[in-house]
Amino acid sequence: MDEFTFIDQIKQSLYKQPALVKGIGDDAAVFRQSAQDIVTAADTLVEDVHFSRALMDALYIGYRALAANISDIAAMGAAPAFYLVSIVIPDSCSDEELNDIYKGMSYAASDHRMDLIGGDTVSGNELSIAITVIGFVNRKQARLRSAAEPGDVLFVTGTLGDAAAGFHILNSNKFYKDSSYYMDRHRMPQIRSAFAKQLEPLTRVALNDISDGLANEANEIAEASHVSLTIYENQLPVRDSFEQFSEEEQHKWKLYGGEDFELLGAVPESEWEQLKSIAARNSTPLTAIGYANNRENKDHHVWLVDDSHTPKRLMKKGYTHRSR
Ligand SMILES: Nc1ncnc2c1ncn2[C@@H]1O[C@H](COP(=O)(O)OP(=O)(O)OP(=O)(O)O)[C@@H](O)[C@H]1O
Ligand SMILES: Cc1ncc(C[n+]2csc(CCOP(=O)(O)O)c2C)c(N)n1
Ligand SMILES: [Mg+2]
Ligand SMILES: [Mg+2]
Ligand SMILES: [Mg+2]
Repeated sequence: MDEFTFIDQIKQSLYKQPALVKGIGDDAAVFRQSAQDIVTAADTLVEDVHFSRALMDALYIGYRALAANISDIAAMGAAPAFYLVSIVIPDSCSDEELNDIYKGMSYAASDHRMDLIGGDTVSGNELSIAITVIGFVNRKQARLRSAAEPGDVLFVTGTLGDAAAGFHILNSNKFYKDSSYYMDRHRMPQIRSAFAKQLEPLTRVALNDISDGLANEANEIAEASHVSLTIYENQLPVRDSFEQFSEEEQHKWKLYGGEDFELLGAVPESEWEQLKSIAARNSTPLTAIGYANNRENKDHHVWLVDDSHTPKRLMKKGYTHRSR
């Protein structure tokens, strides 16, 4: 299939977003927005770094690629609206696989009412999917990592370590309980977009999505907000069947696994009850895992309290590119 036939094929016949003026089909897309702030992010997924075609069908690859991007928009408290996809296609990728990647993305897009408004198609040696996402948030309401303050309650949505467990299961031929749940958490992450958008009434919330693991993301909040954080290891939410994995695996996956795309945040203690009711309305599991320390603690570190009750530093460690 040539480039032009392909573009015609992936082009939406109907667009959902009222802000769109021109979608696919010209030199660039146009949208108009005057009332809200525009939020944009980009993430690239590369074969054998972020996914393996041997382990995962093309539909999942597409779904996951867009989901990872939507997660950054959710982590800003914004509503996703548009996406652009630049894809590098190797000869080994069939037309059917390519269509399935786009189909997977369109499933994630319909879950979040998003329109595909552009991109680029290039032949190359390695399958690589670079996505740009655009969303909207009420003026000055973007939820920054730098918003945490001493005394805040630290929370996470959902359960931790599931995606890493799923990736482990996909790579193994052993029997595991609940395996399709874990594999789906890796292949089709469900983004907490509706929940994030409904945090609008809160006066202040620091948010970060967990793409690189709790340890990394918590350190990012600590550094950006100039606070130190305390996390209780025994309060970290995990799936019941998570106990089937070794202690070492559990520890590693829930703290450093990443790709759960859950939200980590900090809110004033006075707004914790309100946050709980927003989560309940959205059927979003919510757990308090610690707090932002008082100002006397002048470092900007993250402290992990385990059963020995002695805080140990939780280092900014996880999946980091170029340092392996
Ligand atoms: N190559 C780059 N050029 C310009 N800005 C970049 C580049 N890589 C990252 N950034 C910027 O650095 C900041 C942090 O990006 P980072 O990719 O670490 O966050 P993230 O997308 O939330 O995490 P992850 O990629 O693990 O999902 C963002 O503002 C991002 O736009
Ligand atoms: C084939 C394969 N190998 C390893 C992993 C694990 N992995 C890749 S990137 C990443 C963190 C986020 O990256 P980024 O910072 O680019 O968003 C993790 C945990 C995977 N998913 N697939
Ligand atoms: Mg990124
Ligand atoms: Mg992020
Ligand atoms: Mg990201």
